[in-house]
Amino acid sequence: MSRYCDISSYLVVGPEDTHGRPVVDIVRVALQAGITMVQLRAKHSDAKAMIALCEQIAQCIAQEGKQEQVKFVVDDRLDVVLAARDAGIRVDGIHVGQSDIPVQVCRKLLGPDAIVGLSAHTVDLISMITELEPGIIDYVGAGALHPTSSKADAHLIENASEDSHALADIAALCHVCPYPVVVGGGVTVADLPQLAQAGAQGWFVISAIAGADDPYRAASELVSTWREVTKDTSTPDQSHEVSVIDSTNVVDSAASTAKTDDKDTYINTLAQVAIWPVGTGEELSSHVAQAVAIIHQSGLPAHTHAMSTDMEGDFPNVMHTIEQAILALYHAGVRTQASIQLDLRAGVRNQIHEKVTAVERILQQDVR
Ligand SMILES: Cc1ncc(COP(=O)(O)OP(=O)(O)O)c(N)n1
Ligand SMILES: Cc1nc(C(=O)O)sc1CCOP(=O)(O)O
Ligand SMILES: [Mg+2]
Repeated sequence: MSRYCDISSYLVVGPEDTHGRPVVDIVRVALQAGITMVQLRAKHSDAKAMIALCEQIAQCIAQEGKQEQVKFVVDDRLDVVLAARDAGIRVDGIHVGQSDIPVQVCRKLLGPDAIVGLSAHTVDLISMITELEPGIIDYVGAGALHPTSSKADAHLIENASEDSHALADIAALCHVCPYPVVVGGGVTVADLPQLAQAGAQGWFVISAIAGADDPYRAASELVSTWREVTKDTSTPDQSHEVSVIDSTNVVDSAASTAKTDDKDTYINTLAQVAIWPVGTGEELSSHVAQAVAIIHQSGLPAHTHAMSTDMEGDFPNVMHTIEQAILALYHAGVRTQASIQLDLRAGVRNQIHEKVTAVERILQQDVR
């Protein structure tokens, strides 16, 4: 089982959020719509009821054939996670806040393969998180972006009284945070383009899906919008300046040569990257997959081969993505090694395809 979790489209749900509909029905349609992570957050349920809900949700994820892609965690309740696991129910981990059970205890009791998420809503808290020993947490949940009725004690992100300030704070938070950040709190489809630009790795919602009249449709719209806004948006660079890669430049080199507006700043970089763990045994693929997933989520064109992954884009975006991919493994608590080869070349694009095509053309001529 890989420790990697896809936090890009994250449903948080409990019995109090569904307007009387069974939690598992909401989870099922959300999975069918493409959500990538599920959290059971049942503030008013007792342990026994929560364990029963865990069983239904875990079964539903398996029935939908998503056990390998979609991680399932429980909010707050380490006792419930432990009891559910003891009963053979697949719960992948826990999400806790700053005043909940310490993340070190969660990691210790749940083991190295579990997912542990931690909440933070200010840059100060992120600085604290940066001090955490590597391998304790997997992601950071940040909020609230907007006022929300789903969490009585939600703190707005600093400066969140004005949307533009809140987004600047999220960008700062994502910038300093060594872990992927998922943002929630009153999030709707309208927020997704700015969240992607701010560098969030994903969104989490309760009411936008669990409270919707048509949860399948609501989840589909959120999932497809996020895919759309992250498809053409490069991974933000370290300063979080907005930097958009036009998808026509990626697939059509003839068209891209005509594009001159970014010619002074764009540095085409083709990278060959291999990232691997040391001292984890003979089978490396589940660890390697954690790093490769980050590269593929970046939105940059990338191809994975048996020994390495090729990728291409503007220099800062390529380097930022490589850094995040390496840190994904390092923060999972393993010694990490990497080999990186770079080709920075002015005046070209789409070398990831063009270099291969050029060789293939010559080979075909030789055959004739
Ligand atoms: C993904 C995600 N992010 C943040 C939270 C909030 O957790 P917490 O601060 O512990 O608050 P409660 O949810 O327990 O009220 C979350 N649950 N999930
Ligand atoms: C569970 C949770 N945590 C938050 C935080 O700010 O950490 S906001 C929140 C509630 C999110 O629900 P909705 O999408 O209905 O606003
Ligand atoms: Mg909590």
